[in-house]
Amino acid sequence: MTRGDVLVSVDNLSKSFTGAEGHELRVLHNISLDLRAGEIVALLGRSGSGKSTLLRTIAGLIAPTTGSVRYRGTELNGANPGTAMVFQTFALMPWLTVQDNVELGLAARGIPPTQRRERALNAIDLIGLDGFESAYPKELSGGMRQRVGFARALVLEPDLLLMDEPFSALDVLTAENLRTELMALWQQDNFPTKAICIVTHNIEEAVLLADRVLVLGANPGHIRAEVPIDLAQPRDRKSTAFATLVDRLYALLTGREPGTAEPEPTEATPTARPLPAASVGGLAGLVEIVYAKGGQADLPEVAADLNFEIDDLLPLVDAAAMLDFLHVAAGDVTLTPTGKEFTTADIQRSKQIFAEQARHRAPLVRTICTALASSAAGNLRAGFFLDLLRRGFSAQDAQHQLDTAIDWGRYAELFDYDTDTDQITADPNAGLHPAVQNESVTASLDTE
Ligand SMILES: Nc1ncnc2c1ncn2[C@@H]1O[C@H](COP(=O)(O)OP(=O)(O)OP(=O)(O)O)[C@@H](O)[C@H]1O
Repeated sequence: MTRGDVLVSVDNLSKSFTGAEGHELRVLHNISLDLRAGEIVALLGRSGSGKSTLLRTIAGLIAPTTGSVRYRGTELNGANPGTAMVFQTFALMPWLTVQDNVELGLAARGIPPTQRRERALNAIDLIGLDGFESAYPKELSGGMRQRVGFARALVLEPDLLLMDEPFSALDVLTAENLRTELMALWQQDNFPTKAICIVTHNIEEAVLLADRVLVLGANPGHIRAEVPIDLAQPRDRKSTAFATLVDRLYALLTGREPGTAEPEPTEATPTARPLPAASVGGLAGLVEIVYAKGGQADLPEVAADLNFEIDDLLPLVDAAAMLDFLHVAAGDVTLTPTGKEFTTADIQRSKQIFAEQARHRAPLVRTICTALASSAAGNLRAGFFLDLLRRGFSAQDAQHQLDTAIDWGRYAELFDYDTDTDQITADPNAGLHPAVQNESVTASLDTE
């Protein structure tokens, strides 16, 4: 096998899961890609775009609903024999030493003990764990644990190393150090794998490591774009070429997809336009920063100023765009007149503006307001909305959606939520329901 030969090919792959309410959740749609010897490919996408699911289908841990995954031309029917995985959370066996953790996969493949030992020691040495062979995971720092994660995968000498956000549970310096070491090893002749596929939501990480970045879009996950990263290793984060690629990927992640008819927030359903995972404080902070910068800002620059990863800003940007406080184009954000009024007004007026925008432009907030308005007493059980949301989201995502809507609704003084009674109640001042006065409402309604 030589450089450029196809190791794994994914052909027209789609994947659906059965949601909490028995409904079909479409997670991946019509994915086709090849992974070739000699390359590092990053799968870059926002949370929920199906990156991990795609990686797991490549590993053969999950079967596609339709389409296929081939390894060296043979369609998978179970685990992919040419891959090994490094996990975000290390996934080590706490009761086994470093040496035994690294040997585990070899034992499962029936390799005799002497060979196991020798291969494990080589992998431990390669990844800088020498001297820690008899340590237990709990004795190790996060970075050292992830080294065990790498050694455990590399010892199998897989054609293709799969990595699912391997650095995202580590602190910034440890992550940077481990990335640099990995890249140095990758360039050595004795690196035991032929290709790497890494899942990340971190744009800079993708530009640092990959030869090619596949940008995934969501709902359901699909490949939006492929961006070659034609920079020599080691790469310089401060170079203009690096910044240009970060900007381009950023624009791809935030921009509208050409040819897709994403519904306007004013018309969309809560499942077609999910609420971004942004708190009111976070999105208001971002709007304020853009205002302070004269009403226009380059987001990678804002992220750098704040010492944030750009990706941390994405949900805030999405939320501010959904509420029409900011416009986003090609990685730049511009303050809208509404956004300006929101950020400069006094607190009461700010809340009113937020309420007005959320009520019309945040689909789930709008749905809750409409449902409360048509309820008998201006209150409904939160479980009612959760049931509805579970038709389009997993149980966990449905809960996150509702939590965000409650955060926004509370701030806007549109509705409130009482944990003890599990009731969402129209705010007496919001004018949503005539029955809700400035006194507590006790009646409840079973709408189901
Ligand atoms: N086994 C499962 N059953 C039901 N839904 C699932 C299952 N696995 C994943 N999902 C859903 O599929 C969607 C995509 O999940 P996935 O973890 O692949 O995305 P991701 O892009 O890797 O996101 P993140 O960066 O948050 O891990 C999510 O909405 C998730 O809840």
